[in-house]
Amino acid sequence: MQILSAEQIRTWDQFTIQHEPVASVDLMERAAGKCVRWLKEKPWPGKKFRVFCGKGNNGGDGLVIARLLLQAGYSVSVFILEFGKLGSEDFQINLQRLHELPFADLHFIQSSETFPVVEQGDVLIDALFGSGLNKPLEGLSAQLVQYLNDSGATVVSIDLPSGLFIEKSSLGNAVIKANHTLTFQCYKLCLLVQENAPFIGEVVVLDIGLHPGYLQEIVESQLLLDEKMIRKIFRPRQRFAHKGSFGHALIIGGSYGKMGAVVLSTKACMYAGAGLTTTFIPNCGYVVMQTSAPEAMCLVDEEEKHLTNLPDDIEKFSAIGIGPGMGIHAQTQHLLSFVIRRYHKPLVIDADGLNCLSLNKDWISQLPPYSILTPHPKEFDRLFGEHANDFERIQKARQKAKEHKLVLVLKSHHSFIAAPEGPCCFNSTGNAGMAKGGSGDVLTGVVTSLLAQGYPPKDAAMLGVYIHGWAGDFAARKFSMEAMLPSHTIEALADVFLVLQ
Ligand SMILES: NC(=O)C1=CN([C@@H]2O[C@H](COP(=O)(O)OP(=O)(O)OC[C@H]3O[C@@H](n4cnc5c(N)ncnc54)[C@H](O)[C@@H]3O)[C@@H](O)[C@H]2O)[C@@H](O)CC1
Ligand SMILES: [K+]
Repeated sequence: MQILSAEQIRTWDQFTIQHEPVASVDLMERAAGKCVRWLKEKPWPGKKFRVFCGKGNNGGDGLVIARLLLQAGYSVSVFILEFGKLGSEDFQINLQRLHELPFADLHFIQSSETFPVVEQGDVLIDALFGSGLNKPLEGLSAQLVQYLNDSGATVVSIDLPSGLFIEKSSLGNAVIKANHTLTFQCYKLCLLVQENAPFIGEVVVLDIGLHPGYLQEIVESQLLLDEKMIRKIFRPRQRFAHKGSFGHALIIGGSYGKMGAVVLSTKACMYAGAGLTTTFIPNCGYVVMQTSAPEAMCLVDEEEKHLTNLPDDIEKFSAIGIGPGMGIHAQTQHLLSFVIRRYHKPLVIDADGLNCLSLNKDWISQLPPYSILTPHPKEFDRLFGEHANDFERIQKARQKAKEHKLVLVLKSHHSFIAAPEGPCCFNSTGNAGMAKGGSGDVLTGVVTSLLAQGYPPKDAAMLGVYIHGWAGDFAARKFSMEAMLPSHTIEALADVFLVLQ
C-alpha cells in the first residue's frame, strides 16, 4: 500500500472528482457513509454520539456522519467550532442538510464557556481538522482538544486525529488522543511513526473508492509492506535443491554473559532457511552453542570472553551477520574493522556491531555496498547524530542510505527500511510482545539467512522484517504478548513459511 503526502491525497481527491466523475459533496457522503458503517458495527454501550466539527471538509464529514447516525436512530449532538471563517462549500451544503432534519441538536462553540458536558460513556466523533491542518492548534481549538482529551470519553477521529500533521512532527502540539482513527483510503506517514502512538489508537483504513488511475501516475516513494508484496519477493524452495543451494551463513557475536544473543541469531538463521550456518563466538560459549544449536557449526575465538581474531577465509561465506551480544572491547572493534576490510559482500550489522561502528564512524563509508544495518532509534542516533523526532530520523535514514549505499532498517513498531534505490518501506507486521530483549537478535539471524540464500539485500531486509513481525504475531496468538519470548518467534517462523508456501 502506498503512503501518500498531504498534497498527493488532495490531488487524488480531485482526480477522483474529475475522472470518476463524482461531485465533491457525493464523495464526502461516501466517505462519511463508510465511517458510519464502521461505527454501527461496534457495540457502543452509551450509544450517544457527540460530533465535533471544524468548518473545513473534515468538519463536513462530521456533519454527514451526524446526519446518517440520526437517520439510523442514534442519539446525536453536533458541536461546531467557530473560528470566524465561512465553512467550505461542502461543509455549508451539509450544514443545510442537517438543519433540514427534525431533531437535529446543533450547537456552536465560540468560547470555552460553551464547551458541552461530556460523559465518560459518550462516543466523541472528532471531525475538527483533517489533512488541511496548516499550523499547530492554538487558542480555542487547542483548549477544546485538551478538554476532550481530559474527558475520558471514547474518541473516534475522522481521517486523522485533529492537530496531527501528516508529514512533520507534532510533538508538543495540541493533538486529539484518539482511541480509533478512521483514515481514508491509505496510510499516512504520521500514522506510522512511534512518537505518534499516544494519539492514533487503532488505525482503520477505509476504502472510500478513490480512483485507482491516480496511483499509476505517481512515482512510488514510500510503501507499507503487505502480504502481496512479500509474496512477490518470497522464493519457495525448489524440489531438487540441496543444502548448498541455500548458502552458508556466518553469525559472529557473543561475549561472556551475552551468549544468548548469538544463540538466538544462529537459531533464527537456521529457521529462516539457510543451507548451512556457522557461528563464530568466544571460547566460553562453545558448550552453550553446541548444545542449544546442534545443527550449527561452531568456530571459537582463542580468547575466552570476547572476540578478537577471525579466521582468514571469511570470503567463503555467502553472508555474514555480525554484532549480537558481541560487546565493544577494543579487540572486538578491531575484529569488525577486519571484517569490513576483508569481506566484500553485503554484511548485516546489528547491536554491538553498530555500537562498535558508532565508536569508529569513519568505517561507515568503508562498509561493503548494500550492507544492512538494523539500528533501533538510540543506536541510529549514536551512528548518525541526535534527532529531535522520528520524522527527522526517517529523513536522515533515507539520506544516509543513498550517501553510503546502505540498506538501513530503523527498528520500531513499524520498522522503516531505506535503500539507495527505489521506494522506502514501512513494515506492517509485529506487535508489542516483541518489545523484549532478544527480538533484534532474531531479526539479525533472519535477515542474514535470507541474504545467504541469495535474496538481494533490500529484498532480504523487507522480507526479513516482515516475516519476523509476522512470526511474532503467530507467537502472540499462541503465548500472549506478555509471555511470548523471542525463541517463540523463531519457532513461529514455521507457521509463516507454511502460510507463504
Ligand atoms: N473531496 C474531498 O476533498 C474529500 C475530503 N475529505 C475530508 O476533507 C479533509 C480535508 O479537508 P480540508 O482540506 O477542508 O481541511 P480540514 O477540514 O482538515 O481543515 C481545513 C480548515 O481548517 C483551517 N485550519 C487549518 N489549520 C488550522 C489551525 N491550526 N487552526 C485553525 N484553523 C485551521 C483551514 O484554514 C480550513 O478552513 C480530509 O481530512 C477528509 O476528512 C473527505 O470528505 C473525502 C473527500
Ligand atoms: K479529525
